[in-house]
Amino acid sequence: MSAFDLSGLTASYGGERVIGPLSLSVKQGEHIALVGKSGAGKSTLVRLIHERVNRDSSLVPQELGLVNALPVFHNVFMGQLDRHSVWYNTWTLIRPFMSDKEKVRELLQDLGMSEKLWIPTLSLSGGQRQRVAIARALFRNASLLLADEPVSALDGPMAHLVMKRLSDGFNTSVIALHDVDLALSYCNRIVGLEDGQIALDDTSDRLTATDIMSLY
Ligand SMILES: Nc1ncnc2c1ncn2[C@@H]1O[C@H](COP(=O)(O)OP(=O)(O)OP(=O)(O)O)[C@@H](O)[C@H]1O
Repeated sequence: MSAFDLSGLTASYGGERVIGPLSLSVKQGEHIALVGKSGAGKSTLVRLIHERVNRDSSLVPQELGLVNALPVFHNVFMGQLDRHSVWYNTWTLIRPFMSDKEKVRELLQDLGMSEKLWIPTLSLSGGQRQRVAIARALFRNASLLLADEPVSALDGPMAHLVMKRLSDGFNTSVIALHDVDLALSYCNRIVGLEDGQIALDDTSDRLTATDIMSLY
């Protein structure tokens, strides 16, 4: 069964084509690493996929999209804003419900930062901010994860912990990753982009780091 099946994907900036036209069919259970050198089109492709599947996905954009003045709790809660009434969301801004607080605290604990629950995201480090965006995606609890370099600001052990949590937490994922070892360890399919076209598409168990490095 397909998680999504997209064709005719294209993107241009200032009249210059940077993606496609290309097609991408993703089956449930596939965890895809999007790889390729800087400028190959990975972020643009993640954005295009999100535009097409939108509400059915959890998104971790490269720029994170956090509201700096709000505490970590509220930034994570935003993952479910469209699932609740205006009344529920407004009340949560003032006095969050115990069940939501517990769920968010548990997610943050998994990501090694439960003590930051009520800290404004403005005062967090880059790696902590990245984990808030990841917690927001996990809290959304969609079956499909779309993520753009979600562990780029994390140290080695934390990057592994987060990649494991993401592969356990989502049935299907498409993750732009520049770390080839993480791609091979946590994703079961590798899609390589070159100048906005798919130049490599195979299962991880049939690829080595050297095969992937040929794209760079
Ligand atoms: N806002 C923009 N305006 C003009 N050109 C853009 C814009 N965003 C991206 N591009 C161009 O589109 C192409 C693909 O960019 P994209 O960010 O998708 O690549 P990427 O593979 O994600 O790169 P990186 O690994 O550096 O994040 C590049 O040539 C880039 O210069």
